[in-house]
Amino acid sequence: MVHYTTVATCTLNQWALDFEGNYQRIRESIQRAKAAKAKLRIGPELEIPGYGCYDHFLESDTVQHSWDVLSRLLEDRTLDDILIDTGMPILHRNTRYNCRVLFLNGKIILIRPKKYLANDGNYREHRWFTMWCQPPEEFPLPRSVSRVTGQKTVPIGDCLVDTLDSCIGVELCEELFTPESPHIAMSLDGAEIIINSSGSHHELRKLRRRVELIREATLKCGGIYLYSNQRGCDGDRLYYDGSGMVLINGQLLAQARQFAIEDIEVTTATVDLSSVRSFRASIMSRSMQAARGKRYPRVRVDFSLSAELATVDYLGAVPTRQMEPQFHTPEEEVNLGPACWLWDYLRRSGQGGYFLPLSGGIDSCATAIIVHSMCRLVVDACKGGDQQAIADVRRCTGSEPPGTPQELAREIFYTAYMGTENSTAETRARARELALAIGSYHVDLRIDTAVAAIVGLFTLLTGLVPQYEVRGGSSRENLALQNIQARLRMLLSYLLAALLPWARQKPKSLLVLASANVDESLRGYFTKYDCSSADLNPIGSISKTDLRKYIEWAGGQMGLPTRGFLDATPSAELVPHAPGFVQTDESEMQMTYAELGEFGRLRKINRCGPFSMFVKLVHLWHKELTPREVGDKVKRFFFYYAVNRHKMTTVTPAYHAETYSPDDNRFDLRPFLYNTGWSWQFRCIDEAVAKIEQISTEE
Ligand SMILES: Nc1ncnc2c1ncn2[C@@H]1O[C@H](COP(=O)(O)OP(=O)(O)OC[C@H]2O[C@@H]([n+]3cccc(C(=O)O)c3)[C@H](O)[C@@H]2O)[C@@H](O)[C@H]1O
Ligand SMILES: Nc1ncnc2c1ncn2[C@@H]1O[C@H](COP(=O)(O)OP(=O)(O)OP(=O)(O)O)[C@@H](O)[C@H]1O
Ligand SMILES: NC(=O)CC[C@H](N)C(=O)O
Repeated sequence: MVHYTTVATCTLNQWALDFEGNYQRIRESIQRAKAAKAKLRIGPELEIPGYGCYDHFLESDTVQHSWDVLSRLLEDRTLDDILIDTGMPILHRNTRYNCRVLFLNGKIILIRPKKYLANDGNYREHRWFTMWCQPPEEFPLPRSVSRVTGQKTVPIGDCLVDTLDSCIGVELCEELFTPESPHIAMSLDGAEIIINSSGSHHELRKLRRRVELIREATLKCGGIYLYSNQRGCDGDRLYYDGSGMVLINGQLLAQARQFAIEDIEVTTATVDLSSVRSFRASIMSRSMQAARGKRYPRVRVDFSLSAELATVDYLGAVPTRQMEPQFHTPEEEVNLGPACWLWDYLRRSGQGGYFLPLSGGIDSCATAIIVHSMCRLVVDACKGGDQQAIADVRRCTGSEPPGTPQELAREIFYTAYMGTENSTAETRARARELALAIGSYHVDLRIDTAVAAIVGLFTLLTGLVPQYEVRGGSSRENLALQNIQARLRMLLSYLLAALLPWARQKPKSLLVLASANVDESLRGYFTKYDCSSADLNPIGSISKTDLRKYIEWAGGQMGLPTRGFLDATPSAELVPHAPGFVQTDESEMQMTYAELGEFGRLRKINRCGPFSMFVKLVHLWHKELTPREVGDKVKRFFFYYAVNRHKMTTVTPAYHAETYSPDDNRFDLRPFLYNTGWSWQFRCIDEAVAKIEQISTEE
């Protein structure tokens, strides 16, 4: 026996508080699901207002406008004959919940509030929502909605939905990640289809975890699992990475793309409900648990997801075949995630393109390649007939979409090499060669006159002429002279971003890109308010090591000239060359990028303070370093980290890609006035070193 039904999971590029656009995308996705003959459609978490509204969730307007959008969907009879699941905030008895609303043929069937809220890392749902912990009750509808549906009240709570032929359970994003996930009890009580709507943002390698969790869930419990996620930048540092899925009994049937320019993607699969029954009933241990399991309250709807047996079109209905999950390599993720985020930001900001100070070093090289990747995606989308992308390009450039990424870059991507007397011909040539390969509008200028003017002003004021250390100056003079060059580049970047398009008679100005990476941010090895200060930074949560791997990959995959960048020793090129002296990042930082990567991971991911970091590294590095050397390195790291933490409070908003991100504004909340002596903590390290040394001399 077969009971085929087609189900649809929708991946939407929602934008926080864009009720008009969000409504249009939801409606269009339902229409497309219907056109694919789906009987059940799900969409992302809080898709009506957009997931990333943050404190706007506290405003009654957000709840009110969400009801308005829902009413428009409910009164639209072209959306009949498909069971629809959507998401919005709802105020019940003066308490706000993050809810799913299930409706069919203009009537609300169930409001299912989230039970376990996401509250770690970037998530702060507890700030705006309360977890649902009551048995189901009646929810009195606002009068404006009542007038549309003819219902006075609807059920609110944790219920299953019984159709005439199956049973649906709702699990809400974080609930899947918890040890006591609702899908277990729901499936033991006969929920054959579990629907999960998510607002889940991208982190490198995170998709594997989602797939594992869902596969494990349906492998153990049996059943159909429908997962939906938002996709795109909805107004913040996060990129929601789609990947809607349909699984049955541990097998993946369909998967939406993780990264794409497209605003709407509807992924459908035709599943056989009877294969869930047969799978479950064949596992006797499961059946025993099911027989004595929890009984859920149910709401019943007079609707079938599948055709009656007698009317099944055996040849017409084709069940979807199993497929392998599609995963990108981390390098591909770096290439695609920030690129899509940059495109959303650009088209939504209404600006004319991006400006990047291109130094000939690894970080700005990686940033430029990400913009190139964005151009590739946009050109491909336009060629594929994506009307939204075509309209966005027209709005951004004032002309028709060009045929190659380089042609598009010529319109929307500007790069500048800003050399001084301390720059080298090598970095200058590398910047020019890369710009040529990706097609950016590149300018090459010397800023020595501007540097001399600023120093001259200081001399006029004080009568003193500061000197570089290699020319006999103090370290304070040396630092100040470097910082003038770095900060001037920032000033000039904003000037060029505002006026270069004007000089080319282009209609709009540019957004300025920064390219500081995680390691230099953690160590504070950059000048506050230099080119690290900009409008956006696509690589701010990625480490130098990962960026090196990325540009190596990009060189091979996209044929870009990155070899020279990889072979060069990173240097700020801010001080004059002198016999026997070369300025290099690692010697100035007094630690290597590899060590910084280790410190960064231990500090954030392993939640280590100075002492526990020392204890971990004594073991990890015991082959290369003595305990005393490890202690010194850890102390040096924490000293510089603490001295420079204030720089993270003003750091440019960066794409969140990694769990070791030091972003002070949303993700890594820390003080920025530290006692940099860490006297108690460092004493513990010193005592431990002394103890270890004593033991080893005794042995
Ligand atoms: N707790 C605190 N809260 C708020 N502000 C604090 C502060 N402590 C110092 N400050 C202030 O911070 C400012 C000092 O910071 P800043 O002006 O950035 O200067 P600073 O950190 O002293 O120097 C810049 C650092 O970046 C390195 N650098 C320079 C240029 C390029 C590169 C590269 O990436 O290759 C690296 C350079 O070697 C040096 O280590 C001062 O105004 C100071 O008063
Ligand atoms: N000569 C230059 N021309 C243009 N921009 C520059 C130049 N030197 C530095 N910058 C800008 O300032 C930023 C910080 O400079 P810094 O010397 O610290 O480089 P970095 O952080 O090692 O990055 P990169 O690897 O891109 O050189 C660079 O990423 C770049 O955007
Ligand atoms: N919105 C949510 O509940 C998301 C939480 C979940 N841990 C995730 O990262 O995907």
